[in-house]
Amino acid sequence: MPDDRSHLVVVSNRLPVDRTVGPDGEPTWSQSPGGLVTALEPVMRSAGGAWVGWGGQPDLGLEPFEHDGIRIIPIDLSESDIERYYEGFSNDTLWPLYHDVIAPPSYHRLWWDSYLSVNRRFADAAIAAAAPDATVWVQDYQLQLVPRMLREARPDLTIGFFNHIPFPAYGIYSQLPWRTQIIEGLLGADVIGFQRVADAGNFTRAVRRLLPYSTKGSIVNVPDGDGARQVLAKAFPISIDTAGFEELAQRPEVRARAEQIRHDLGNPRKIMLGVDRLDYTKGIRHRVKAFGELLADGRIEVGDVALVQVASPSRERVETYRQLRDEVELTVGRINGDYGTISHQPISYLHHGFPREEMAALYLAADVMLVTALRDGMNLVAKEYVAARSGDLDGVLVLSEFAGAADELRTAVLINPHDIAGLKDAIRGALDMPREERRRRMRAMRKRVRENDVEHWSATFLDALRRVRRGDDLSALSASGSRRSAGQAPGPDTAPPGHEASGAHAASGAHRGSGHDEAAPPRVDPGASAIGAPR
Ligand SMILES: Nc1ncnc2c1ncn2[C@@H]1O[C@H](COP(=O)(O)OP(=O)(O)O[C@H]2O[C@H](CO)[C@@H](O)[C@H](O)[C@H]2O)[C@@H](O)[C@H]1O
Ligand SMILES: O=P(O)(O)OC[C@H](O)CO
Repeated sequence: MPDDRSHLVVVSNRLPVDRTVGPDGEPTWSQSPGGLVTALEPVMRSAGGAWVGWGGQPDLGLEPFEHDGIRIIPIDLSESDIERYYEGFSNDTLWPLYHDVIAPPSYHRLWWDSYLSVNRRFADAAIAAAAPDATVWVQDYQLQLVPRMLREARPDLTIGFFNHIPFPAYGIYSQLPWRTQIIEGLLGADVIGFQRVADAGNFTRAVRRLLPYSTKGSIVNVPDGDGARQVLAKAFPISIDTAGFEELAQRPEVRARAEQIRHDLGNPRKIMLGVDRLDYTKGIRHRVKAFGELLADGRIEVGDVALVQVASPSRERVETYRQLRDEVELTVGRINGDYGTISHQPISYLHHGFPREEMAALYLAADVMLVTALRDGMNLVAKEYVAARSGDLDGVLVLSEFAGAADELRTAVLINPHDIAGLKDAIRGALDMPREERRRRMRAMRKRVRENDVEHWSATFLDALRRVRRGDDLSALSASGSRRSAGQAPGPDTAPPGHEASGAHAASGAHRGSGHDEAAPPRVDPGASAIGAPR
């Protein structure tokens, strides 16, 4: 019997393909938009790779199938799994906790039980799909228990994990009733990747607080039989398919569409753009509030400046997301009602997903891109904007210092979204920025996004896994920086106070309890909305 097991298995909550049912009732699959699959597709194809994930709908009952040279292994989730594992523990416990409790996390034992059992299901599927000595790469916060489950069942595997969202300071992380189990789950991996140096530092600090393991720089020494194995916990900042996005933005039809968008908006002198999943981490309300105040103050005029806010639907059954949608739509409606004219709406609000071509046209049409996240692992929108503007070297990126992208895009206009007065001044400054300064800033960002594209990200991560498999001493990797950090401008790590990386640190290994001394102050404002509305 032929062995159809794979030498490279990727495990992520969602599959890299989307299912649509045609008018004839027949389902078809198409590649999901997004950099991860683009980056991994060639290596997956050449390795005869397999991808384990959920098909996005309950109880699909699908058998594994082949799509574009990748073996797709669907995981079934029931309605109850979706409610408890996905909407509950992943997106109402871990998501707010890991984003600095911008919204209060909910802790429910039933949700944890479901997280455990669904993680087990993903792990079992990966175990069955992996050839002897294969590499398994697990993605993101929904599956943090999978690395240990894999190691226990299959010590022959080389295991990677990448966390796409922040890893919080210990004082926040320590709220989690299952904090030790999660750390132990992650330490099943050989390489644990984070977006920022600060996230990796927060993780190793949590290890030292919770477990009697020593760490040195990015290396955690995990007891293994009579000895110890080294786990590398390090920043691998993710990026985009830069060349693909640049090419898209050069297409004549995309450029024509950008012109059409400007025309349809009434040819305002300046267009500002926000593009986000409708998520409370993205700072949409802060941005809209600043814009509304600039109108009220007479510092911008309707018809002269327009704001386009694209907010794609997300996690719509989770209460904090419903509440956010109501708040954003109420505020947008009020601003348009107060300042709109028959011919001009100050804010064009679009609650849909768009094809990549339309996204590129929007980026080309926007004079100022507003990324005002309160906390974001990376923020790919910021990088897409830079790639789209690499041809004309125009446009101004206003970027939150709380987004991982701020570590790399140092010549963006960096802002603190909590400081509404500062944000207003930054927006006004961006609108008035001279052409030469726009070019200078954009050129530096283009260099960074070209050097550090998603292909570089995946190659660097997979190379680290290869070195583990070869048995290399990981200390060299621990010390080496990515191209990004090697060339990074001097200055703070951009981790805001309370989120700094620890740098090299050797711990004695004693269990240190659960002190809260390194916590950032929680951002919940009990006097305001439950999800921390700006005042
Ligand atoms: N209306 C719309 N129509 C079509 N496409 C749309 C859209 N709105 C957004 N998108 C696309 O969706 C992607 C969003 O990526 P982000 O990095 O901004 O956030 P997200 O929180 O989903 O990702 C998580 O993973 C990424 C990758 O690791 C991290 O950068 C991030 O911090 C973490 O929260 C971008 O490629 C963007 O173009
Ligand atoms: O729509 P979700 O819940 O799968 O989340 C998408 C985000 O990119 C998760 O990092």
